[in-house]
Amino acid sequence: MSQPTFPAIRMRRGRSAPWIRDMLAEHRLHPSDFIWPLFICEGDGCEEPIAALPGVSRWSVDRLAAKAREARDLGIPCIALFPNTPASLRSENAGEALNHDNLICRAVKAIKNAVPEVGVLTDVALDPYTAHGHDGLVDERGCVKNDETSAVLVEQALVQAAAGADIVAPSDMMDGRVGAIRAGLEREGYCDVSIMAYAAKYASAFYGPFRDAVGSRGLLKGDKRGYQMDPANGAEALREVALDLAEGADMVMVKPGLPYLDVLARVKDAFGVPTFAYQVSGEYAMIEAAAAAGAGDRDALILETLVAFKRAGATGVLTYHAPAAARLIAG
Ligand SMILES: NCC(=O)CCC(=O)O
Ligand SMILES: [Mg+2]
Repeated sequence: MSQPTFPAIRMRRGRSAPWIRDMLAEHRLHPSDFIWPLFICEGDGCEEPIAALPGVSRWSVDRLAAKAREARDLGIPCIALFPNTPASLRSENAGEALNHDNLICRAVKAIKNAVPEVGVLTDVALDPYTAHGHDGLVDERGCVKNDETSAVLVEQALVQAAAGADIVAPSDMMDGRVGAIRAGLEREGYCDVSIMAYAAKYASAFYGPFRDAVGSRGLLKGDKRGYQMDPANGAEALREVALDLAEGADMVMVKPGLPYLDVLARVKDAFGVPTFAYQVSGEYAMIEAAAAAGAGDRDALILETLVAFKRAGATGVLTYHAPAAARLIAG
């Protein structure tokens, strides 16, 4: 069958006025698309601006409830918590990760107490607690031990679930940890706690500002290429996702975001499960730097990058721009 073509078809008709552009839009951003990552610090009444992430701060536990209320009022359904553990509490074996009274547990309790209707996602990985900055326990050669780490991650997830976390999100990239965590949660009666698996997490150069934010940049010995994915690989991400789903992940994530939209689209097409993207700290910093340099309009850059995730198939996006984007959407 011959396709109708010009002049019967003029694509520009659909772009000719705001109302028709609106009407024909295939994707639309909504505040419920966002998960807002928040950094936590020790102290009382503290806000610590993070130089590498202009506009983002660490907040002490007593000030977090206000941030959760802000999320709720903006229509953001869920916040993700990342602790900056004091250096004195970081160790080889990351024991502080299992302390029921550690920074993240106190933060979860404070938020669930004050604003129970906002979802709380906690990060399961050892890098905020290790003296060497790796996501797991290391052997004498500095290599992260898979099965030993996984056993600790199960305990860490249980500690977070006991504090009231709604979603535990293993970001460590150990093999088999999703199944182990799911089994632990079931065994201990946390059958309603969800798992969002950082299924395809790449060894990326875009995480720099995050490591400043959680205080692990100066600590990291070597790099994370022995467990995080090679940026050259796409098909491998599908295997990673298949494994995490088979082990019981409720939702999966691709990380970083924009440089991996192809991976996101392939994952969503192949599995059709709730699929999240993490627009990481380096991406946030790039947008802010571009706007500060006059290279682009900040608001437009924020909204264009976020709708690109939706177009690629994302169910939602973890983004430090969540409150700014929610405000822009609200107009
Ligand atoms: N596990 C969470 C992260 O590693 C975030 C990285 C970033 O925002 O750069
Ligand atoms: Mg995996």
